[in-house]
Amino acid sequence: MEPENAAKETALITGGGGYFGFRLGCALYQKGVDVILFDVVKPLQTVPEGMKFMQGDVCCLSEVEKALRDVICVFHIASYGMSGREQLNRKLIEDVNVKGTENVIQACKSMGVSSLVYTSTYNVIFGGQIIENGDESLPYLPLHLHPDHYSRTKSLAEMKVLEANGAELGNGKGVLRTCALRPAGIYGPGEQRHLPRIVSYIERGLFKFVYGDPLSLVEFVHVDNLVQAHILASEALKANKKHIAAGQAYFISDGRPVNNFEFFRPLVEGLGYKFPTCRLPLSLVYFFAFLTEVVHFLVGHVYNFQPLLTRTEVYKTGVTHYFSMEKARKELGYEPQQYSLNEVVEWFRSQGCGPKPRKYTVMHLVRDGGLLLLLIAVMAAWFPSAVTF
Ligand SMILES: NC(=O)c1ccc[n+]([C@@H]2O[C@H](COP(=O)([O-])OP(=O)(O)OC[C@H]3O[C@@H](n4cnc5c(N)ncnc54)[C@H](O)[C@@H]3O)[C@@H](O)[C@H]2O)c1
Repeated sequence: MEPENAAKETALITGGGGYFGFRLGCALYQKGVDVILFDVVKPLQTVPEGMKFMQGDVCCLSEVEKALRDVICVFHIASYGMSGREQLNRKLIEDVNVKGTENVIQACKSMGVSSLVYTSTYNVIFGGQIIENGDESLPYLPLHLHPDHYSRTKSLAEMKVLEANGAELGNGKGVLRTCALRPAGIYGPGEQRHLPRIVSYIERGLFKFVYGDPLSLVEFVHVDNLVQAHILASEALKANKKHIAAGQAYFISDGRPVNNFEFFRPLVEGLGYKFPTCRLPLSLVYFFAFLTEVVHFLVGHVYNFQPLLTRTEVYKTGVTHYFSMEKARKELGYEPQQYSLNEVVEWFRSQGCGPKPRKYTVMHLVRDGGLLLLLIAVMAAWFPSAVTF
């Protein structure tokens, strides 16, 4: 985005009420861009004066078209079904991620929007197989191999966005240029999706074990590095950057592969808790997640509980997969900054998190006993298949 060139540009962010979308909106606004946050729900934070929030649904074409009047660039971030119980709502996942993306593309064409940056995910390539220093030449994971519908639909949406590159704009003013960024797991202060869930498990005493190979490596991306990448990508769709990003996908992370649990150690210890020493086999935890999903499938419509872990979450956290940042560095000029989890720890402390004096009650005894029995039952069911395997 280059607002300094004469007239101010307007960017619209679908999912602008969410964690990353809001942060991107604020950064763009500080650069002098007019920003519209488009979302079904209002942001948790107060929208700064000058920035506009528009309530709307990407599943409704007319609402998207109405919002895109006079917009130059769309950052399509809205999505559904990434984690927890949301992962199990197939219909909504498909509506938002696939139909919603088709609507955004269609609206960009009909309303003459020239740039579309799509926020994709590592998961369009990764489906539980080991990937070390992979790059963008890797093929998409075949759709039927995705164990979760979110990743499958994000993959479909990314393909549609990249296929739309070069499409004629309805107003006869050139063509649509598109690109996709594939972030690793997002973290930062105030993140709402993964970190509060992890902290709640820590606080409720449920974070009692880690799993998988201690040498397995995954990646994360600090929210502000991802903001930087999106702004650079929108610039790289322009003529003065020879549209270098047009039709392209880029992996985006902090560029520092790390063991998933070691990444969170500063958070656990920084909040004053003990880091678990018990390590379980990945296949056992995967089997447990599978059983949880089966139970959710059977009773979810009556009791929509939050599964402790889903299968996708197990391999995302326990199986090595990390990618080269070379293409993003070379073509976008992306240079990730180094961040620590200190600001995240401070944020949770400011919310009152940390150990509190608690009595060990009968309820705790019942819960811990129940968990132990459950673990024994899962191990008993898992052990024969693991031995056979
Ligand atoms: N959080 C991660 O670790 C991670 C990792 C890789 C990729 N991503 C991708 O990054 C993006 C942002 O992630 P986030 O963590 O900020 O998610 P988020 O859930 O905070 O934001 C998504 C936003 O989309 C909005 N939304 C959902 N359905 C909508 C609809 N029908 N119409 C309009 N808005 C709708 C939600 O209300 C929410 O505000 C998503 O596209 C996600 O797939 C996230």
